[in-house]
Amino acid sequence: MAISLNTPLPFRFRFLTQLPSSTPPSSFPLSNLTLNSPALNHNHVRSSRFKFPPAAKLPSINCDYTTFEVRDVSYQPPGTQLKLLNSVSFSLPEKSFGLIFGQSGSGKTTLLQLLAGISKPTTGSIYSQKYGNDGNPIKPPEPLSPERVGIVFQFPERYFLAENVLDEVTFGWPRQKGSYQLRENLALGLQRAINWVGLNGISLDKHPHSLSGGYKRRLALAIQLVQIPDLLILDEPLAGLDWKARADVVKLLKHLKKELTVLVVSHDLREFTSLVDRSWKMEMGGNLREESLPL
Ligand SMILES: Nc1ncnc2c1ncn2[C@@H]1O[C@H](COP(=O)(O)OP(=O)(O)OP(=O)(O)O)[C@@H](O)[C@H]1O
Repeated sequence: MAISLNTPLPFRFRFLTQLPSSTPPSSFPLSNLTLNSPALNHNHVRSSRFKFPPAAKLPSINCDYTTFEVRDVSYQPPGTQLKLLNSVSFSLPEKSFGLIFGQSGSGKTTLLQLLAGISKPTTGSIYSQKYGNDGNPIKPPEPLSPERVGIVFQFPERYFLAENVLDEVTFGWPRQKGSYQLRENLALGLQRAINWVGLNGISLDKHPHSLSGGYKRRLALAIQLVQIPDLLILDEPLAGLDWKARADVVKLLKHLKKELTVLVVSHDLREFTSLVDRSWKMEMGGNLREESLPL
């Protein structure tokens, strides 16, 4: 049996979250979801790219603010004498857009990998710091947890594995039955992410590789947005796209910037000019310094 937009809403929602039949109706506009969808039947987590437990986080509405801080971070890959990052420090306030540019091979991707917890700094620290209205810290610094960082790699579509859009987004979800709260959060997070990136107009049954270049990037973003990340990082988000898709992705990031803290590595400086709040240049040898975009 296929679930479509015509399926009664309570059933569609119950299907995704396996709720008891007494659960009140809820809107969940999934299309073409099938009961045999492998993403919903496996009993194990197939991927680590969706990390748990989720902590549903809504954007703060008080006057306190948080910054993401990188302090004196150096990185030497294990077993080498090579220093790829050399005492890198910078600070990015929440809900702002940071851009790192610089020559190929200077260490930009390496830095993003440290922020996402894929590698560990050899020295230095990466943390978030909460401040009060008066600009003074109101809590001790907290290490930036990799679970709270969303990363979209360069050419993310190369890593798509599933047969349809829905399975691609839910690929790393837990397969065992979770609590009602967990499943509800995931379902609502999925709906929000799909809407945010503008994928709501397309069938979730479509093969990810049949999407246009721009829509593939939207899908890659949606995967990271099911749980709202504290920090969203993107490596060369415009690479390989035509002018129309590039403009669409920039527009989407402009929209996301209102809700999220975004850090981008890119060579495409012109397109991002209107979004950038802070920018840094990575020099060869892994030296980072704050610098305006050279336009
Ligand atoms: N594990 C590693 N061991 C040794 N060298 C590495 C390792 N990882 C990356 N490098 C080297 O470190 C340098 C920095 O790589 P990185 O990918 O971070 O640069 P980049 O600035 O992102 O480049 P691009 O703009 O081309 O993506 C490169 O010379 C790369 O070959």
